[in-house]
Amino acid sequence: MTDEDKIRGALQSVEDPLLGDDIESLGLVTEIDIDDEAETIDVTLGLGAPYSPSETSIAGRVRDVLDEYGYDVELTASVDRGVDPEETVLPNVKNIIAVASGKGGVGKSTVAANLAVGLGDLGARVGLFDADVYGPNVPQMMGSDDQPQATEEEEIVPPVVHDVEIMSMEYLLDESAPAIWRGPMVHKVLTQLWEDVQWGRGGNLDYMVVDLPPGTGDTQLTMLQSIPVSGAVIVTTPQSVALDDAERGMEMFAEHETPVLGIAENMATFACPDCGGRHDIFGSGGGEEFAEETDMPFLGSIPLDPAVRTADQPIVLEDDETADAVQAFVEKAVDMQGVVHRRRESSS
Ligand SMILES: Nc1ncnc2c1ncn2[C@@H]1O[C@H](COP(=O)(O)OP(=O)(O)OP(=O)(O)O)[C@@H](O)[C@H]1O
Repeated sequence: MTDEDKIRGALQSVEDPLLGDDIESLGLVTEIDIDDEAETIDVTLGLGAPYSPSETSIAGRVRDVLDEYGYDVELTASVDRGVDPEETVLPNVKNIIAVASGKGGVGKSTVAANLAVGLGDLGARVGLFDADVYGPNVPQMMGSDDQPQATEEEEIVPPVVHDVEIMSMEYLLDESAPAIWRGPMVHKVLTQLWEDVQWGRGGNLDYMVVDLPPGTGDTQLTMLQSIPVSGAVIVTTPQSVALDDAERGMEMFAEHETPVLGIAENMATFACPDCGGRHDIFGSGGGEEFAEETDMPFLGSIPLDPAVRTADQPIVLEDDETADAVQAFVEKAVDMQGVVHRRRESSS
């Protein structure tokens, strides 16, 4: 015989590694269902970022603790995402992570593509949406010429590259359309892309990574208004100009009440392919200082490495120091998405 109080007591030994308290005290053990006859314990946890290192570790610890009861343990993760499934355009997508930058050319698309592939590598089901109307380049970055297919029911099936489902404005935009026409097209094209695409191969997606157009104009706002973004990553480079732009990006998300997961610094240290050395051309620590000043998590620094552009696949899949830096960024970003969900759950 066992009872709920005993289990709740035992779960007080499971710490949330990022929130600094145990999961029971944080209110993250939302439901416990014990069946003594069938010898099963079903536990619902307030976790929202599948495959994030912290949530994987919490679930593992919960299993360890419950193991001693000798019952079959079933864990379910469920959080209030603050969106009504009836009303959202993407009911089958658990998290939408937008990747933004204050200005162009800082490596936003590169970071978005690697974030998507890195999340897939952790085990998640991932989609990558290239919403950069002004320079859609995600298919090329992912090394894919595949085009979307259509089903008999006239649904669009996205190509799958490195286990990530991708959709891009590139598939729909008339390349000869002047850039000035593209902004107004966004809303229409976006709505169609969300609604008519068969994401998740008919099931769910754990993450949709959205590569936003650079800057903080109307197009970006339209995008934020039409999809429930669960977290934003801001990409910057170490130069102070880029940092000013990043600040504007943060203001845009704040105005829209979109949680910012943190700041990623790209092209910081130069990884020299000839001498194998690492050089801080623009100085070091700029992104981290900026994150500190603005009270944002620092998600990591990605070196300026020619291999990022020349490798046959997104760099995160390679086996070198730059790939490790990118993977560390992916893990930190998804951990922060988990923090956003667990904080909300804990305070509700
Ligand atoms: N860490 C890096 N090391 C080396 N090259 C990089 C790195 N990050 C990005 N690049 C290269 O820089 C160029 C610009 O990157 P990317 O297209 O990702 O930028 P962006 O911010 O999305 O630009 P835009 O949105 O203006 O099109 C690409 O050729 C890309 O391969």
